[in-house]
Amino acid sequence: MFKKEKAAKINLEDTNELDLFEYPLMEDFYTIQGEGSHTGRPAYFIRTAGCDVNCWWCDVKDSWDEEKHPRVKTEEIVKRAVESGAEFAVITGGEPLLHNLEPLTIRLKQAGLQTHIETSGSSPLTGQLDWITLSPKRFKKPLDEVFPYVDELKVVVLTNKDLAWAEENAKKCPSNTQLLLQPEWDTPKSIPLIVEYVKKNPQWGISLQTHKFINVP
Ligand SMILES: C[S@@+](CC[C@H](N)C(=O)[O-])C[C@H]1O[C@@H](n2cnc3c(N)ncnc32)[C@H](O)[C@@H]1O
Ligand SMILES: Nc1nc2[nH]cc(C(=O)O)c2c(=O)[nH]1
Ligand code: SF4
Ligand SMILES: [Mg+2]
Repeated sequence: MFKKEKAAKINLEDTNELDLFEYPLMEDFYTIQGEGSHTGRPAYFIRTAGCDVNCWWCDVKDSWDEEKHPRVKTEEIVKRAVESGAEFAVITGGEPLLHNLEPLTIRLKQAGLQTHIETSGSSPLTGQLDWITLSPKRFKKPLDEVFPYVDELKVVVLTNKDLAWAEENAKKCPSNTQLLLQPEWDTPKSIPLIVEYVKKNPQWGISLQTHKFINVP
């Protein structure tokens, strides 16, 4: 678990200050985790706005411009997550590490939810994170300081070049990291490539965007 408690300018002992801290929020919703090792488990998704990575195939480009989305207080987000009945929250985006995740993750954990993150790792880690999914992008590479904390490496694959990129990143992760290749949704020709690759390299598995098959958010 990653835990950082040296927040700039926020008094982490002051519950009121944490509750009033705001995030640009595109959406939040209770759904089923569709990707990665926790696929199939119900989870409360918190999608922050703002991303500076600009993957051309990104499936949530509306999240990129944080000015287009309202700022919402931590207490409001946590209240909705708790009311959902979820056991864990997935903080995603956009790129969630553009924001200081300490207030949100501290309050989620105090309310009894586990905290997961989906990140490109291209900005510094913050917050108290029980599960870190790193999806590295060549467009803005992960910071070296992120790798020691990665629980799951999930690389989006379009071509052979992405398999080489996946191996390059896997070398930097702890030995017990779950290694997953995820086909880019609109590139079905990547599927046979991935299938053959994991058969030859069984330390890797496949992650599918299963929520898109069952039509849940
Ligand atoms: C939208 S991103 C947000 C979190 C963070 N910015 C990141 O990239 O990890 C959530 C996950 O969706 C993956 N993803 C985005 N667009 C995709 C696509 N077209 N096909 C497959 N996976 C995609 C990302 O790689 C990431 O693992
Ligand atoms: N159901 C569902 N599972 C997901 N896993 C990662 C997602 C993301 O956009 O970060 C995602 C998402 O958008 N929906
Ligand atoms: S880093 Fe994530 S949110 Fe940003 S463009 Fe890439 S896939 Fe989309
Ligand atoms: Mg998604």
